Amino acid sequence: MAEPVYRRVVIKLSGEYLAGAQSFGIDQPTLDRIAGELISAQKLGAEIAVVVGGGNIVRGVEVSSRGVSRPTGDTMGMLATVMNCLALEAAIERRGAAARTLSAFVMPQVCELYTRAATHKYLAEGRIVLLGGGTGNPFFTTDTTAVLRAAEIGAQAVLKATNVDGVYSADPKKDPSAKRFDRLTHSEAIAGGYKVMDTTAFALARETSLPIIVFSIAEPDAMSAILLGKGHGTIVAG
Ligand SMILES: Nc1ncnc2c1ncn2[C@@H]1O[C@H](COP(=O)(O)OP(=O)(O)OP(=O)(O)O)[C@@H](O)[C@H]1O
Ligand SMILES: O=c1ccn([C@@H]2O[C@H](COP(=O)(O)O)[C@@H](O)[C@H]2O)c(=O)[nH]1
Repeated sequence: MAEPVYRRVVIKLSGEYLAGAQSFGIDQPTLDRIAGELISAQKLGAEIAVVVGGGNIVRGVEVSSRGVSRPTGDTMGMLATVMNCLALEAAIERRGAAARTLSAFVMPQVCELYTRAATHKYLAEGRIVLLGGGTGNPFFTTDTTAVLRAAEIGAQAVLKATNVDGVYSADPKKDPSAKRFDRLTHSEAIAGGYKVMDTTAFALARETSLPIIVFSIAEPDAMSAILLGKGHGTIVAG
């Protein structure tokens, strides 16, 4: 059987994508498909931790423009990511695989607190580990969380599963003439100001020498393809 290129990865899953054709919430068929693809990717022999975004429920900046303070809005956003993790955990377990949600916040009635030790333990047990609550701090994003957690747990890459098939010279949803990059350095991604990920995430990845692969989750079995080194995505690496 083909071997995965990366033994341990953090997958950053777009929250917005989980809404499917809706503008809010979780589209069950989309969630179920992603659960199945995560299980298939894990079966290739990779250890998989997932950081789930919250854009399908709450983004701090949007809430704070309506009168809530930014730190409170961001906390709401981080809690939204925990909800997404719980939904994904249930979808994975319904398919007979094992998953475990860990949160950056203490919430013992809901799930265990994120620690590196707990993450190592559950990955070694063959579970898909879902990392909720972002970094636990306002003013950050789940993209930065994905890079941070990847560096903490010794993952070899961050796979950003999103609704575009790579990094472009401009937002391809707004500019149809935008050009797609096959490969960029972290410094080029920062200098270009490409908004597919925030600068903090790219900068931390550069600092920790972590490759980031941006790919479309809409392509069937894209995660497995990327893990096997065959996928269609933009590689951001030093
Ligand atoms: N230069 C660019 N190249 C590619 N995509 C870009 C670029 N600039 C902006 N984008 C946009 O970045 C978005 C990334 O989407 P994604 O949902 O992953 O973002 P997010 O805000 O990190 O996720 P979440 O929904 O979890 O909050 C895409 O929708 C894409 O249209
Ligand atoms: O470390 C973090 C991570 C996230 N947030 C807040 O959560 C929402 C949802 O995350 P996305 O990355 O946009 O999917 C985000 O808008 C922030 O408000 C945070 O504060 N800290």
